[in-house]
Amino acid sequence: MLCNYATNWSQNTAMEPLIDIDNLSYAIGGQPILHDISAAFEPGLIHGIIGPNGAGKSTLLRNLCRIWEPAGGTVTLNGRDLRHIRRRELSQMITLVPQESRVDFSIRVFDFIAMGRHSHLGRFSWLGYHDLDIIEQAMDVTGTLPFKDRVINQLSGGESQLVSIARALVTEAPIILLDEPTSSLDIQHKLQIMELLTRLKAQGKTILMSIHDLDLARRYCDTLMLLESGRLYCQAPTEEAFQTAHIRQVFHVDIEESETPHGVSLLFYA
Ligand SMILES: Nc1ncnc2c1ncn2[C@@H]1O[C@H](COP(=O)(O)OP(=O)(O)OP(=O)(O)O)[C@@H](O)[C@H]1O
Repeated sequence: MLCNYATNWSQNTAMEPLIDIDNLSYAIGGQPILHDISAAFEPGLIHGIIGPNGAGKSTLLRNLCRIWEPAGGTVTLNGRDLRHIRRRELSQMITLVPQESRVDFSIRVFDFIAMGRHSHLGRFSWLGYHDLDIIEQAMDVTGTLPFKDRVINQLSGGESQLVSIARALVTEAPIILLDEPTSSLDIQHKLQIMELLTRLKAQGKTILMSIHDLDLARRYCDTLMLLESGRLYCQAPTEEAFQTAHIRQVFHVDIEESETPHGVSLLFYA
């Protein structure tokens, strides 16, 4: 079932979509995973993608940066068909922080993050002062400076997640896709990353992220896309999308909201 604003809410807003998905479908080994998804993402906002395990959130993100090629439909970035953008240019436009951020090979954290500058370097050129500045800033805002000389496959899951985010930042891509960026993080780091994403939004970045934590999604995302079994259930501004009926339909749980005497809103699930 599709809720009302699934296809037309963004057409009623002032901004032009930066990412436009038209009838996107994707299959693995003949098995359909995404079904005719149409959606639009406006620039300079945080867009959350929520849905149960297996709903297709990671698959959608991989289709948006051409790690996987759609079986049908089109994705456009600023009106340009994704298939017609060269890989090198695409990697300067859009970057993905994957869900599994552990790395199997042994490489120094600094060198791994520096690999994010690759698309900005000439074939035989090495990092210049400007690149080093960007890398240092990315490590600073993600809190990864203290382990820059450690070997990456010896980091904890949460530390690796922060390193992956730093690597995405050094690409300077205006569109950042994140696949459950807070899943391995403790509560302090979760909040730090969400605040960092909010600052990046203020600098003009467009952020799309899949997220399981509905409380964080509601607090930090400007729009929410609800996926259910590979289909779009709803895409709308967060306060419209985050309704009891929609959450019940997609997650099969009831939510209740309560406010503490200090004005903090809490969610309860039943
Ligand atoms: N490489 C693969 N081969 C076969 N099926 C796959 C593969 N990758 C994903 N799938 C299937 O595609 C569907 C969507 O998976 P996807 O990882 O996109 O879901 P998700 O919403 O991100 O899930 P989660 O919240 O658990 O991370 C699932 O049914 C999954 O089993």
